[in-house]
Amino acid sequence: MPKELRIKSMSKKKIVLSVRSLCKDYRRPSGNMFTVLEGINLDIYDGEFLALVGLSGSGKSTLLRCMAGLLSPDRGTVSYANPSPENMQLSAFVFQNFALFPWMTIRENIAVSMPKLTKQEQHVRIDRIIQLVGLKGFEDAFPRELSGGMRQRVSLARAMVSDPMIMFMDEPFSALDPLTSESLRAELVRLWAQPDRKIRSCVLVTHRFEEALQLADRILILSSNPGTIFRSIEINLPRPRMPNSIEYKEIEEQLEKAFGQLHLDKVTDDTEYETIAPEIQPIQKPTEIQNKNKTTSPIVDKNMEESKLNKDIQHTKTKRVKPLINTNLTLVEGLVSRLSTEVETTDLYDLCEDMGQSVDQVLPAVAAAETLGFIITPGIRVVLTEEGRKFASEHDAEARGKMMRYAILKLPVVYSIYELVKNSGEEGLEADIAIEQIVMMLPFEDHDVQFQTLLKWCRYANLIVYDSDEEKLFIPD
Ligand SMILES: Nc1ncnc2c1ncn2[C@@H]1O[C@H](COP(=O)(O)OP(=O)(O)OP(=O)(O)O)[C@@H](O)[C@H]1O
Repeated sequence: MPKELRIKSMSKKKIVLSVRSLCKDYRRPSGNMFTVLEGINLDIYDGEFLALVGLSGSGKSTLLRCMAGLLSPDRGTVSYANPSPENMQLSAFVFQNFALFPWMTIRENIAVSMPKLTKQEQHVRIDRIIQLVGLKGFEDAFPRELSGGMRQRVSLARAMVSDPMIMFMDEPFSALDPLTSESLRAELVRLWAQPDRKIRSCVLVTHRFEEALQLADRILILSSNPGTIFRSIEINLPRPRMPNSIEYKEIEEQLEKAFGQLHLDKVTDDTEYETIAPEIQPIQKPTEIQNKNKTTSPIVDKNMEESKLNKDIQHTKTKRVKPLINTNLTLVEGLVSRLSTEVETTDLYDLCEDMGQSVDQVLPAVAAAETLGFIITPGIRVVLTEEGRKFASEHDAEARGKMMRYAILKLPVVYSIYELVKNSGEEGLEADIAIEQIVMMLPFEDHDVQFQTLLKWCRYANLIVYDSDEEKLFIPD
């Protein structure tokens, strides 16, 4: 919904928290600063349940912590409305890992949030909240004596008992098994619907769509690098919500579409990544390599279209470095084969339907196929490139393997590490050096995920092998 309409429809509601032009910077392990959140403007309304979703690393938790006052923004402001009644606590926070004090009983853990009340007042409130979250009989137990679900109930009780104006929750159910998480979510829906509820508003960070769809009045989607508000979706459905209803499905589709766009933008938007491709050396002739190194590379053989690879890699120097997408290459192969059977171009949603999988499952394979140059994604269409078509129609396993190796080696981050491994000869390349190279080339990415994906892809293509005992990378025999 356009921003103006949203403001109009909510304009009669009281604002309890305003965020204006909020920016937050962090320092990377490489020492460079980067902006994680930029120009965030948002209002939270009285009585509203807001969900924040976005790709991993988009800055959801950082924004939540800035709003809750646990972190200070580097620029911009977070302001709370005057509480009413005056002595109302402004906020409370529910953490993903429960964050209970192990040496305190459940009663003592909950009492921590009400330091200003007398023991008698604390007792009354604790009894009420313990009853409400279904922990009666466990008042004097210690956290270690409770299951994960029960510990999170204590954590919820501790946040709710002080009747804060706003409750912030950071992935509160993600450490629980699916069944417990679902039942606790249903419990929260029930608690939220209580007519005498004191907590005015709630902000939830989640990466699970159904959590946002079940709980929120409004979902804000954050884009990444830097995190900005990408889209706002309102949900005017009564609770509990019926996942099979047409209205629910429509909103779910809006959310999936927005998320799909976000994923595709992340892969196709070159402006997101810094140009830091290293000086890439021209690939050497096989004879030179054999003379210099005892190790022979599986990729540099006389069948390789050496000059083409050289040209392609040189070409990438002018482009921005893209991250590797953490997915299995068998899925990418399956996707490309599937697309080659399409007579006309297909869009992402038809593709998911065809494959009987959700957007969440298919997107990483789409993003990886695009990174490898097998497809392009104009808008939400998924179209095979010439390379992709050739790959799909190649039935000889060896030739297909060679094409996959070629596509992977064309990626600057893989190529530069491959060169380092090759030059390290029989000694092998220390994992730390490869990770340093990743941090330098992809400072915005989680370097561990990038390293693991690089190993997975290179093993698949028989480009590099990893000895986990020695923590070294080698060119396979
Ligand atoms: N204290 C910190 N110092 C440096 N970088 C940080 C710090 N905290 C978070 N980051 C980085 O900032 C980015 C945003 O982190 P944040 O945890 O806010 O994202 P998120 O959207 O909540 O991610 P996820 O869904 O994976 O939990 C990530 O790249 C993260 O590595």
